Amino acid sequence: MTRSAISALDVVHLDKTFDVSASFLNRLLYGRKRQMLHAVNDVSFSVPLGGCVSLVGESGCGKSTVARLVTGLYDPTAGEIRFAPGKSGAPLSAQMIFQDPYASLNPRWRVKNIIAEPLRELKLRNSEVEIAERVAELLGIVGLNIADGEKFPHEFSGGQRQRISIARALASEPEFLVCDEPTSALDVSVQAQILNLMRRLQDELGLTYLFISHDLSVVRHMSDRIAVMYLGRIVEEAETEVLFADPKHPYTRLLLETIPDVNEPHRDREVVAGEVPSPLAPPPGCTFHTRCPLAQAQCKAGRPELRDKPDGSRVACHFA
Ligand SMILES: Nc1ncnc2c1ncn2[C@@H]1O[C@H](COP(=O)(O)OP(=O)(O)OP(=O)(O)O)[C@@H](O)[C@H]1O
Repeated sequence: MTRSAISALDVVHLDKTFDVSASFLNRLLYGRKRQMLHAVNDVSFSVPLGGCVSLVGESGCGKSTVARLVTGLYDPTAGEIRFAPGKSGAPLSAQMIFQDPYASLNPRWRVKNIIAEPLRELKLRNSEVEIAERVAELLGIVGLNIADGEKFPHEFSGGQRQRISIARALASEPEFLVCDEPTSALDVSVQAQILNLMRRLQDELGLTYLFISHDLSVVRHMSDRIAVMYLGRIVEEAETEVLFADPKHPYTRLLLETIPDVNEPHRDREVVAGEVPSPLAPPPGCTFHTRCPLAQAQCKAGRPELRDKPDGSRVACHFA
């Protein structure tokens, strides 16, 4: 993994609110109020060029919304997303890899045409011969063969379909990939193969990754740094080794306790206690206090700021 002090991406005080109000008519007839959902709340982080930063948290914490903001699928409500210049001098552009490769691959197209589409759209190759050569090359890069190009997506397993999605993402020659739960629909053994492929591609092609997952064990071996999100905010961010060796936020500790133990795979691990509160009515103070084993009166009264720690981590907890 090439690590660099230069940022490929700086996300600064990013905010995204969604208007989830009832329709105008329902508001008029039934007096329903306007409701705004604060999905991403003052999120800042950087991704080093050639590195991998992961966003981790339970469903609904806002990690996919950050991914969609970074790839331009959503516009931010506030804050900035700054990409460094890429090899061409223009700002890096991000390509997204999704959780469900089947939903993101056109079922009626042969694989060779799915992978060729960005080459044609972006005019990256001049002739059909060059396009066919590049498609064959991309199939090889992700561990498929030329004959696979003649097949349709339904003829492949989930892991192979994710390889096709990766080949298509690579066709547009991105330098930055945003990977939203790319392995969570796959069996554990296949997950490892796809993660190994992604690490190899990162090294060979000098890619930079923003990785999204609900599972700390999935991102552990991919990430230089990990940011843990809870109800739209980063609650802890640290170098991967520091986060695993010395987790400081009680929420991070609870997430780590839910990782299956390889030595005792059949022992049930505790799930994080309690339900995530509704993001429409987040608790006052520290939004984690309703589930936190260490919560005191102070946690209900005031929200802890995300503070820098001497080991380079950032933590938002009154008692960290
Ligand atoms: N387009 C939208 N309109 C309204 N609310 C949305 C929209 N997209 C996301 N949300 C809400 O924003 C919050 C964060 O959602 P987001 O999908 O980013 O979380 P997540 O951590 O990625 O969860 P998951 O893993 O389930 O996708 C959730 O409460 C979700 O319901």
